[in-house]
Amino acid sequence: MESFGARLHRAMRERGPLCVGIDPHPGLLARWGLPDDVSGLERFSRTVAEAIGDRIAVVKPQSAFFERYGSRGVAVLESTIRQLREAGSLVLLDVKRGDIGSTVAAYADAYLDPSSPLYVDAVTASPYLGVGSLAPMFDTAARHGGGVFVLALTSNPEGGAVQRARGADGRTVAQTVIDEISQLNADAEPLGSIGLVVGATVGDTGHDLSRVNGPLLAPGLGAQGGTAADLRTVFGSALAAALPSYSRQVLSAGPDPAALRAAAEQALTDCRRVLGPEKLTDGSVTTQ
Ligand SMILES: O=c1ccn([C@@H]2O[C@H](COP(=O)(O)O)[C@@H](O)[C@H]2O)c(=O)[nH]1
Repeated sequence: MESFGARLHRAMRERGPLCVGIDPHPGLLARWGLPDDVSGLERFSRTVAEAIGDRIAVVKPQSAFFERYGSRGVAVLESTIRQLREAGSLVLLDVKRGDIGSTVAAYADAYLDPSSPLYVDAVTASPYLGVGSLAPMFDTAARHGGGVFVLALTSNPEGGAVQRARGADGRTVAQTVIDEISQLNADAEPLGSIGLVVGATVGDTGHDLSRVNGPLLAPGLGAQGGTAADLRTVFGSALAAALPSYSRQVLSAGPDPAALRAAAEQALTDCRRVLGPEKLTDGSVTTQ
């Protein structure tokens, strides 16, 4: 099966380098005139999927906002995932899983095995039980053409205390994660399937992202204060691998589907201005 890295590379070329999150916050439901219950969740998610699923490279449902309604919320997540995949976008489930390896294997079955009702193209994962503990996820992803985005430098201000702490060899925790993932992607072409999460808000941290050879998901744009211009500072020479991600900034344009599409297109235009048309690692030029 074609690797996630190859599928993502193509999607970014065809649809542009953008990820839009589906985060049905209670405040957004209210703003859209929807109730804070499963029917509101369903309307919200279906509206976003119908508006942008056929044009955005990656759509990222935030699992927490579905889980807060229990099993019926998870059922809405399942149908949203199906709808997005049918519309042609890659689905990245933001679920930040991590545990001892034998349990990570079960998470891998839940999200990265095509026979699961929650099967998605890629998930986010937490490396704080050790990058090696995520090996079952990497293996399942490789078997089925899936991807994993591992937290490295998160967009929230609290993240630095853990992620920038230094180990005995002088490297930060984040750099250790970056280096281990770089090894996993070493020979992948055109792009590795194991990505990293590096927030658009972190500034110039001095971390070396030059050998990752995988996608760099950049949340924190818009509602958290990050701007497209910040991507240049954060990613430096690794800018070509950035996958900018917006949730609330785009979602707050709803519920009108045309307004949602316009907000997503504006976000893409802003990012392209910084990333440039020659965004892709093989030197090919984006078409949109
Ligand atoms: O470092 C991280 C990792 C994940 N996120 C998630 O992305 C979205 C951001 O939403 P906005 O509305 O664009 O702020 C949300 O689901 C977070 O859980 C992140 O923000 N930072």
